[in-house]
This record gives sequence, structure tokens and C-alpha cells, in this order.
Amino acid sequence: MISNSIAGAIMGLLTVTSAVSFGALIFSGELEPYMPFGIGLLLFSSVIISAVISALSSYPAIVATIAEVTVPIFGLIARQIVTAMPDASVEQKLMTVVATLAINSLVTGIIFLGLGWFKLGSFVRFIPYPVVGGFLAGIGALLLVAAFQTVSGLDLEPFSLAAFFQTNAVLQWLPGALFAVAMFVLPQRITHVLVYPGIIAGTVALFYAALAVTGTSIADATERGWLLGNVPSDGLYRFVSFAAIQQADWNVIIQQIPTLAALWLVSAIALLLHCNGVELVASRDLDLNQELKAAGIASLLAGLGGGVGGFASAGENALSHQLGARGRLVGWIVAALCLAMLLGGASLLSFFPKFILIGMPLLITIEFFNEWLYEAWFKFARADYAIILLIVIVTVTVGFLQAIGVGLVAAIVLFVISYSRLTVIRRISNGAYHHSNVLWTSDELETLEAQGNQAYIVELQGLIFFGTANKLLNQVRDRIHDEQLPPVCYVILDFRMVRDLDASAVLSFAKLKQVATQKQIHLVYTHLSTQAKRRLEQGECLEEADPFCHLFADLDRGLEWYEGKVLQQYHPLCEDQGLTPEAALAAHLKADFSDPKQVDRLMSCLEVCHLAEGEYLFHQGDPFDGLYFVASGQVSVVLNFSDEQNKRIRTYTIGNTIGEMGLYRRTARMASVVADKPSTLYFLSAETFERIETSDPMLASNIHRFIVALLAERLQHRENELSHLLESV
Ligand SMILES: Nc1ncnc2c1ncn2[C@@H]1O[C@@H]2COP(=O)(O)O[C@H]2[C@H]1O
Repeated sequence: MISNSIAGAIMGLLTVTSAVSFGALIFSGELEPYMPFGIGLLLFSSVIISAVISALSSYPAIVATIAEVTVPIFGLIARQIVTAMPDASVEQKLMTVVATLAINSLVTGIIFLGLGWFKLGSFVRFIPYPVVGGFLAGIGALLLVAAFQTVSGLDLEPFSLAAFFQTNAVLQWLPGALFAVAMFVLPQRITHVLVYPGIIAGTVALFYAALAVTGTSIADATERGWLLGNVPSDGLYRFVSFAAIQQADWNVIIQQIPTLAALWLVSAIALLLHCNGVELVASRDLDLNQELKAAGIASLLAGLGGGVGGFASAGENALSHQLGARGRLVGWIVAALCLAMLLGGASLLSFFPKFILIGMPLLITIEFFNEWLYEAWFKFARADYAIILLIVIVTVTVGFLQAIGVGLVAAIVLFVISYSRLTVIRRISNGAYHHSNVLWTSDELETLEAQGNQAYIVELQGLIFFGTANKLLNQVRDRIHDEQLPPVCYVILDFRMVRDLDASAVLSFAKLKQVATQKQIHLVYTHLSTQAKRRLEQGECLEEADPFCHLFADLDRGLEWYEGKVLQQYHPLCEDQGLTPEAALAAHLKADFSDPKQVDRLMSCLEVCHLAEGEYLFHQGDPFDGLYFVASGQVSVVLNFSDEQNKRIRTYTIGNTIGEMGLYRRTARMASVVADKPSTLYFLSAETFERIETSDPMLASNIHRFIVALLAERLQHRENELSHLLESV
């Protein structure tokens, strides 16, 4: 309770000081006669922001005030409005500014509420950090300009260094600058809770002591513009009547829309960034969407009264947390102090030294520059830092809107550069150890391993666009032209893990096709999505008639095709040299049975079974009824998934058994078996096998040994593949 009250009182003092200096900053120049009204408007806004956000925030001890990032833009808008209405009365100009601020608050409120409502709070995480830093540093620069423009008699356009160093001007800005430096430096060295109010009270006391020493009267000081002075006693804030607001020039307001739109974007980003900062300070998560809604309601209510919106700032919450703020009382005290100032502080404000009006915005400039120009130098990569600098320079030299444009372009370029750095190559392998699921014989495997370098297998991932596609193209080209390695004849590109193939990537694939055609290299595309396939077809990278371009449903099928090609060339299948399937199977079994004499006995127990291409031998889940031996053709074991997709897990050719799992485990079929080509199989029924086991134990034992050896070989084969794949990750 006590620490909350102290924190509330100190934060209240700071909020009042900021509201006064921000009001003076926005309502300066030609609008200066209405500065007290402007200050009142910002004090009123502070009351609403503080009360509403304290009531609704997901973090009870929150301290929320006018968003400092918006202040220099409001100043800019006020100046633009004044310049755009040369013939209007000051009252008309004022009402146009007030109407613009109110409209801005209402729209900001709706945007915040909408973002919160649709739970879009996390979108801030997509904006590159250097761009955000650039905006904030740019805002710091604008504040700096605006702070000096508040000093009466100082005109920055055209900028004159001499005017800047005239005695009266120096007497105005130097104390402000010293005040800002003290507010920045001292709290870093002194951690006492009273350091901020101490500096404010101390400098004000020093100021009055200096007046006393030099014998300057209050009237004199007011005359010289050192004091705010001239605050009407009928209160600072009055509701703007409907009649008064009708004086606003709507054409001029409409001209401000581009600047306002940029402000909406910046405000949303700033709010979410500050909330992230508050999360760090308070060591707890904030509900970003709730914070957006709270700030949205505050902005709407403030806008209804002609005021401006705001939200919690990380810096103020860090201070308030340090002061011991832990409950909603802090926010209520801040709101109450602002209200008291609004209702009864007019006479007090007359004695408010003007240097604080420069000092407060200057403090924010120092803080932003420190974080985004000084510390950022050590934190960011050079390219990122250059973007921050670029945004600041464009803000100061050209304008805020242009800086936002440059920032967004920079963001896109940054994104492209950083995304291009990510590789889309998930894994590169060759045909020596990366095989299809076809279970080739040991001889065939030997050939595939010996010729493995012919295949360059690239498994792709992520988003393929011109940046990443070009990198891929270069890598494949390097391999093709590498004369130290055996020549590549097949480039196999697998797209299973590719999220999208952008139209901008097509050019790189067209170039790849050119290289491949020149060198007579086969390009094999596998697992292409319909969209990616269409893009490549549109770019003429995939043509059906092209003998060097091939398309397969998945990598497994693509590899099988490549292996078939290699085996055809280097391992002419002695397709059982005119033997019947039965004789070929018998020959195979004889080579593998421990006692070849048993094979003829086995063959006499088997029933022949023919399968047409695409015909199923059995389906996953069917009951077990016996074991099959493949005698010719090729059959695949496929797993059926719930979404009606099939995955081939193995393909068997001559000499292999199918259905041994059912035999040993007496379970239903673990997978389906389908013929890839017309095939002949020999069936050993469960009953016949049982009969053999009792009547001919010798034959039964030979069959068991044969199956165990086969299973061991398959296991060994899988392990080899696995270890190679793990090595290549
Ligand atoms: N993971 C696998 N690898 C190789 N072959 C398998 C695999 N799963 C099942 N099979 C074969 O496919 C057959 C399906 O019927 P079974 O379960 O009786 O016996 C099975 C094995 O012969």
C-alpha cells in the first residue's frame, strides 16, 4: 500500500510533467496562445488513459500515459495544419488540430480494439527489429527538432547556428539540455527511489535560486519566456463545443490522412513492443490482445473528449516497478494527480519553468538515441544498423512518411536477404547409399553402390523463391561441373518438405534445365505439389515429351526409376535366362537353402498364384492364411493410412518371401501387398506348413533358416541405410 502510494505519486508527478511539456510542444508556434488549453487537453487525456488502462490491463500495476512516439508526429501535424490554413483565424486552426487529434484517437481506438478482438497482437513479431529501432530513433530525432521549436524565437528553418547560440536562446535550451542529461545519467548511478522527483524539484529550486541571485522578478522571467506564465484561471481544459469544432477545415484534415495512417501503424507497433518491454520488467506474461483492447477503449474515450490516446511504456513501468508498484492503486493515483492538476493547477503552471518543456522530450530523444543508435551499434549486424541509420536520416532530411516507406522497403529487402541465407537444401545424398524401397539382390546392390555417384539427390525444404532457388541452382551447377568427382547423370530433386515454390523461382529451374539438357543429365522431380508442378510447367521447366525430365509421385519411386536405369546399363538382368518362374524360384532357393536338396520337396507343396499389374495379393488386416515366395515380377508392401494415402515400405523381387510376419506372430496382415508388374508367386498355406512341420522336420527347419536369414539380411540392409542417412543429416 505504502510503496504503491509512493510509486503512484512519483509516476503522477512525471506524468503531469510530461503532459505539460507534450502539450506545450504540440501547441507551439502560432498556436502558442492556446498552449494552456493544449496542456489541459493532454492532462485530460492522461487521466482517461491512466484510469481506463489501469482498470482493464492484464497487469495490475501498469502505468500508462500519452504515447511519446505520437507526440512529435502530432507536433508535425499541427504545424502542417497551421501552414495549410494561412488565411484562417487562430481559433479555426486550433479547432482543425483538435478535430484531427480526436479523429486520430477514435480511429486508433477502433484499430486497437479490432487487433485485440481478432487476437492479432502477435503480428508485431513479424516486423524486423532494426526497422522498429529505426522508427524509434527517427521519433527521437523528431522530438529533438520539436523540442527546440518550442523555444520561442528559435527557428530551425532556415537553420542558423548563430541564432542558436544567442544569449537568450542559450538560456532557454541549455538548462533544458542539462536537465535531460541529469535525468538520463543520474538514475543510472543512483538507484534511490526519489532520484527522478529529486532532480525535478532540485532543478526547479536551482532555477528560482538563479532568478533570486540575478535579481530577476517573476514578471521579468515570464516576459523573457523562461516561465510558462499566462495560464487562464478558469481551468486548463474545457470541452470543445460542437459549434466550435464545426470551424475545423475538413479538407485540411483529409490532407493529414497519410501521416495519420503511418501513425496508426507506428502506434500499434510501439504499443506491442512496449508491452513486450513491460513483460520483461514485470517478469510476467501480458495478454497482448487484452492490452490492445484496453488501449483501444482509452483512446476512444479520450477521442470523444477531443484528447489523445496512449498506452504503457516500458521505461516508465521499469521505474514504477523499481519504486515498488504492485497493484492497481498506482494507476489510480496517477489519474487522480493529473485530474487535480487539470482542475486546480492553472495558477501553479504559471510558475512552470520552460526549460523542463525542452528537457522532457530531450530526455526521450537521449533514451531512444542511446538504445537505437549507440547500444544498437554493438548489438546489431552492420547491415541492420545501416537500416536504422537510414531511417533516421530520411526522417530528418526528407520526412517521416518517406522514412516509413523506406523502412518498409528495407524490411522487405532484409527479409529477402535473411531468407536467402536460409538454405532450402535439407539433405544431399547420392545413389551409393540412398536407395529406394525395392529390395534388390546383393549383386544388384553392389552395382548400385559402385555407380552411386551418378545420382545427386537433393531433398529440399521450406520456401523456394528467387533468392533460395538461385542458391540451389549454383550448388547443383557446382556439383555438375566438379571434375574431381565422377560425372553426375541424374539430378533428383525431392519437394516433399517444400512449403511453396514461388513464381520467382521458376527462372532458376529453367536455367537448371538448360544445363541438364546440355550435359545430357536426367532431371528427376519428385513429390511436387500440384501448384509447384503448375508453376514449373508454366515456366517450361517440365515438359512431358522431354526425355531428360521426369516426374514421380515420391522420392522412393524416383529412386526406383533411377536404380532401374543404372541396373539396366551395368547389370543386365539375367532375367532368369529363359527359365520358367517355377524353375527360376527353385534356382534361387537352392542357392540360399542350407540343404538344396530340400527345395524340390518344398516346390511340390506350393500352389502357383498369378497377379496382374495393380492387383492386390491381400489387404492390411486380412487374416493370415499362409506364406508366399516371389517367383517373377515385382510386388510392393504398402501401408494404408487413415487419409486414404498409401506408403510403400518395401518392394520385393524374385526369391523373397511375403507374409512371414503372420506366420510367426499369428496376427492379421500388417500391410497390403500389390503387384507392380505382372507377377508369379508360390503359396505355402498355413495348413501345409503345419503338416510339413510334423511330417518333415528337416524341410521345416530349412524353411525356417531360410526365412530367418532373409529377415536378418533385411534388417542389416535397413541399418546400413539408416546409418548413412543419419551421417548425411
Ligand atoms: N516394415 C516392413 N518391412 C518389410 N516388409 C514388411 C514390413 N511390414 C510388413 N511386411 C511384409 O508385408 C507382409 C504383410 O503381411 P504379414 O504381416 O503376414 O507379413 C508382412 C511382411 O512380409
